[in-house]
Amino acid sequence: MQLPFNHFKAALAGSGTLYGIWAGFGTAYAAEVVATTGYDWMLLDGEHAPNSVPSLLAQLQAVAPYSCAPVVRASHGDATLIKQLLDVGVQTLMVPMVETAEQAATLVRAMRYPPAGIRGVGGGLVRATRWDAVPDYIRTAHEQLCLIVQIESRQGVENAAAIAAVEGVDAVFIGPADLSTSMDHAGDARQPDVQEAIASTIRDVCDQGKACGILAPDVGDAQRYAQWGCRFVAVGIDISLLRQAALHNLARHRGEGLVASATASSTY
Ligand SMILES: O=C(O)C(=O)C[C@H](O)[C@@H](O)CO
Repeated sequence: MQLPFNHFKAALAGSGTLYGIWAGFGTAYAAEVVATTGYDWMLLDGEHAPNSVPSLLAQLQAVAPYSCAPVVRASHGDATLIKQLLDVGVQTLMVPMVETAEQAATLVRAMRYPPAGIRGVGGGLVRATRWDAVPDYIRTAHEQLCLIVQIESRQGVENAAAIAAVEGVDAVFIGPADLSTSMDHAGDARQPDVQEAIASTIRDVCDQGKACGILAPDVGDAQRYAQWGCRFVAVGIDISLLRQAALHNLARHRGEGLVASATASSTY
């Protein structure tokens, strides 16, 4: 069989906004529900959601029949963890808190086999090769792998151009909650200096010919970031959407207005 084609990686080179949704339940069943709703991509969160390599594998299998492209966020940039995630079939990998070009280059090497990198060979043992059904996997795997590094600190913003310029970095994703917190604004990304940091990062990434993405559940924020050049925008978080829908439903049946604090969040 053919190496699975990475539609998300290919779409990054196109035009228009790719709308994504954050999947935080950590179960295959919830991920499959989300995958049926028409978003272009979904983020399976291994950093803040209760996930493990086996739970991410189950979610990849559950969403495989649908057109919603899975992006898996690792908890951190450890080479052994990256090897395990690639082996279970992750093709688009996001790594949080990348602050230097050197860190980004190390991540690229973790995703490539020698001599270009340090990835170990899983061969017929792993789903990535479809248990050896994919011919020449070792030589061709990198063509369908996509690396997204997250910029979400002052240092990352300062080094955005150098990080995006690294060969093998396909895209940069801005984390507004962590970035604003690192700038002493505790999750409030609308502060003017955070907005300037976001704008400059998008500019620097686009100038390197790489795609930029961001999390922006608010419609106005999402539209502004898309106008500034973001190609892929996560516009919702499944857990928050469920909670908001539950609150609205209860208030509707009780004939009450929503209490502002019931839906407010310091981040999203
Ligand atoms: O810093 C951010 O924003 C992100 O990286 C996304 C958050 O981790 C996400 O969990 C929403 O709060």
